Amino acid sequence: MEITLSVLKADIGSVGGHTLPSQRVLSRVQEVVREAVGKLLLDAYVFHIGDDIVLLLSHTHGPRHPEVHGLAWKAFQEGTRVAKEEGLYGAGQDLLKDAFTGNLHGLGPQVAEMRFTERPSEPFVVLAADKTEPGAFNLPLYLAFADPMYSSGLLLSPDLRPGFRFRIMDLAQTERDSYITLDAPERLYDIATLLRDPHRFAVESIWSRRYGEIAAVVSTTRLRNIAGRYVGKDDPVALIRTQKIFPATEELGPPFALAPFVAGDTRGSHHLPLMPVKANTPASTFFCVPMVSGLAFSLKEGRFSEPVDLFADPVWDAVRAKVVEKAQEMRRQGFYGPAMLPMEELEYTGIAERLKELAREFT
Ligand SMILES: O=C(COP(=O)(O)O)[C@@H](O)[C@H](O)[C@H](O)COP(=O)(O)O
Repeated sequence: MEITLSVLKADIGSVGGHTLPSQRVLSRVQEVVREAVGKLLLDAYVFHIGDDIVLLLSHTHGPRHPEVHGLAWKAFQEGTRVAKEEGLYGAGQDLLKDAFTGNLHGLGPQVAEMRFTERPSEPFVVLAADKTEPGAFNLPLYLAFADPMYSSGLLLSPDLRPGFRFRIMDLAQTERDSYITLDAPERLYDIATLLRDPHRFAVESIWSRRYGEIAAVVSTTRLRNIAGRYVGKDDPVALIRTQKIFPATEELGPPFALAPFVAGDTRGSHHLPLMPVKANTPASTFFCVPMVSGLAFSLKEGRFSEPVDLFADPVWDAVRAKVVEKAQEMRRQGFYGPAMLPMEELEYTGIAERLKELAREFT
């Protein structure tokens, strides 16, 4: 059976700052998508990460389907209406355009979609990040799909041994989307050359070389490129198929324990480690440290099992304690050097404007 999974995420307003959506907003969004299950959709699941609401939808209509995207747009708009009624902060923040134009690409929400023929048993993971950048998954995905130090399946399983194909997007191209396709392991150094810079390049999809099957998709929207100014962060979502011909679920988890420094956190202008957290965690009041949550599901004829939270078992409490130390250490350095982002990545304009003024005082 050919199934499409769509994950769509938007920040449409939150309680007491950029923290988490209210229960009423979440419920309204849930109601709208649930009404479509059994009609347009096979199944739907809604959760949040920080102040972003994530819709996971299954259906048979393929990626970029106008009715599926239209439904998500309606759910986010209905949620925004409630957020405005409640006076929530940043109500409708990620809905950058007034009118729906056929699909959600270019309208603000993050979108990742994949179509595949469902295996007899089809485990997959949905990842959702908050307070960070589209390239935030670069290193974990590289380690899970191309590094046998993390992904022992690359050595142990003949299915994985031929490696994976990486499709990488150049985020600096604003006129039209621009991609490169590179095969691991032969082009490993080229893949690393690009992925080392998550501000500029981001993994868009990964494919099994042996079977030609889609393994992973990541959203690569830059809100700044849509709005032409800072309007919130481009925290990505991703869908990743696991087991058998793909890395195992427990091989996908460990790269996140590394908690690489990524761009984001307070005012989208600093580097802090990407902290793995449970789904439905509010944004951190510690400089809103970048966060990633992961839910694994099994799929049967397009229906979801209940999820298992990737970052809920006791190991992740120990990981989080270390990540907090790493974050505190970096923040101790305040605005200085690599703690704050380079000029071209600063989300707020205050420093650039001030530098222009100061330039006049130089002699
Ligand atoms: O990163 C942040 C919000 O991210 P978000 O839009 O929720 O992805 C915050 O640090 C804000 O930049 C900060 O709270 C200031 O927000 P404003 O007062 O400018 O809205």
